Amino acid sequence: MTAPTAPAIAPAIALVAHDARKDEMVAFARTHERWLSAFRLFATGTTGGRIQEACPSLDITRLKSGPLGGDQQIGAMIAEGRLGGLFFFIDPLSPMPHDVDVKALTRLSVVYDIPMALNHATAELLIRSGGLIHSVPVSSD
Ligand SMILES: O=C(CO)COP(=O)(O)O
Repeated sequence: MTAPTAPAIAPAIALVAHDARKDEMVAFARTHERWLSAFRLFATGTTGGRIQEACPSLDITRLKSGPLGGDQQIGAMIAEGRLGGLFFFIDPLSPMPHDVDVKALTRLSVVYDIPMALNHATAELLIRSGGLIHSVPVSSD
């Protein structure tokens, strides 16, 4: 069996966190800044701004804020085969005006069998698994 070859363009993953989980997402991104830098990074608006501020070395494409369509933009990327992993730190204790969008995004990750971490513990395991970097599709834009 031959070893997987590194993709020519960094594979793409998305980072999203609800407000109650943003500090945790920022800490996670700081801890794994180097690992994250191997990917093309996408994030919803506010999450992306927070991570970018804390991790200036990362090049993050910021989409719209979640309640304004950012979750749907990420869902569309998954449906188009442009995203290979989702780190989505959700807040299960607060009502969300865009709850249907959150559900749609997690649903599409399941439909397309995208590795998805919905909390910090799973995110750490996903990174430690070492499988993500070679399994994700290459973003074409
Ligand atoms: O609401 C979100 C995910 O559902 C995240 O959006 P922001 O990163 O813009 O806060």
